[in-house]
Amino acid sequence: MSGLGVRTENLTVRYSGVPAVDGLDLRLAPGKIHGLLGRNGSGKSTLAATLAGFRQPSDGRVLIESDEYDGAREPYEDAIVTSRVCLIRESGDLTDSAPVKHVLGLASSLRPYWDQDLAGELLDKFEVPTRQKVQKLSRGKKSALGVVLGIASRAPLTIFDESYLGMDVPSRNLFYDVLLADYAEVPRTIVLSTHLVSEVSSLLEEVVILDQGKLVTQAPVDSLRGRGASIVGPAAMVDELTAELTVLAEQRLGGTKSVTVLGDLEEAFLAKARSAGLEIGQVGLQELFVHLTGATHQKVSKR
Ligand SMILES: Nc1ncnc2c1ncn2[C@@H]1O[C@H](COP(=O)(O)OP(=O)(O)OP(=O)(O)O)[C@@H](O)[C@H]1O
Repeated sequence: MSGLGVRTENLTVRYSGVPAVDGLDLRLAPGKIHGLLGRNGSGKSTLAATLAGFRQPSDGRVLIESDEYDGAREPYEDAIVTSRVCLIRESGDLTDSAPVKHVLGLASSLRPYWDQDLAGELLDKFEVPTRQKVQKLSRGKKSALGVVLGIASRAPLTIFDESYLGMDVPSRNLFYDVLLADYAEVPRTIVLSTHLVSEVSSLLEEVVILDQGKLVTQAPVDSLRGRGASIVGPAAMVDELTAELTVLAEQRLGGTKSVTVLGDLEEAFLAKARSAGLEIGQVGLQELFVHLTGATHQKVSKR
């Protein structure tokens, strides 16, 4: 199993006529970890629910591709596809009055690739009490239960829709570690929907960035990082060399300045900067995300 591929064609989802997802043409390659990034209200949850077949497109379509069923199928009301797609949402979608172990039993009966031993191991790691009713779990433990269900389902397409936000930082770090370890063992298509870009950036291979329901960009993380650079060195020299560039952010400490710039930097520029003793580094995904989704329009300057 290497995971399901996803394609959307002009995908549009409206609520009372207002588009939450607006004409998306996407392609998620199978077997990779994709980040679905966007600010609050950008349409991430709506897209995630539509990819998982929980919601019907208003226009356009979603196609889930697999060698297993030889072609592409639309997920909405398709039991074959939906048994292979696991969506974990922060709301949990769990039966509150049932004990945790009952929820696990249900998952094992619905999920064709379910791994019971893995589920037990992960519940121990996240310290989720299995005899307790779901409604009595703390928010963090409920999130952890969702994460355990998502990983142990080993679904060929697994989507975590901000499902780990209720967890504290050590638990979220544990989630990233166990997800990566299990993905290395059983590669599949994973989508992490989040606005905690800096936390997940090291996990991601590809990112989709949404803004107001529209696609801002879809690209491999490395190529996105190549769209900018950080430049550090003596302030006067940094100012001189970056005068014509779009500056996303800058910081000054004494005579040293660090700026983050956008755009492909030419070899001649890089050579000049290095010979002037400036340090050139990669730009953080978080900074690019903030810029691409327009959150810092005031901060961006073209000097
Ligand atoms: N059930 C609904 N009924 C009406 N409007 C909705 C519904 N669900 C979402 N919306 C609207 O659709 C838009 C996209 O919302 P969505 O929840 O998909 O975004 P999101 O990126 O997941 O946001 P967040 O990060 O805040 O969870 C928002 O304007 C939201 O108000």
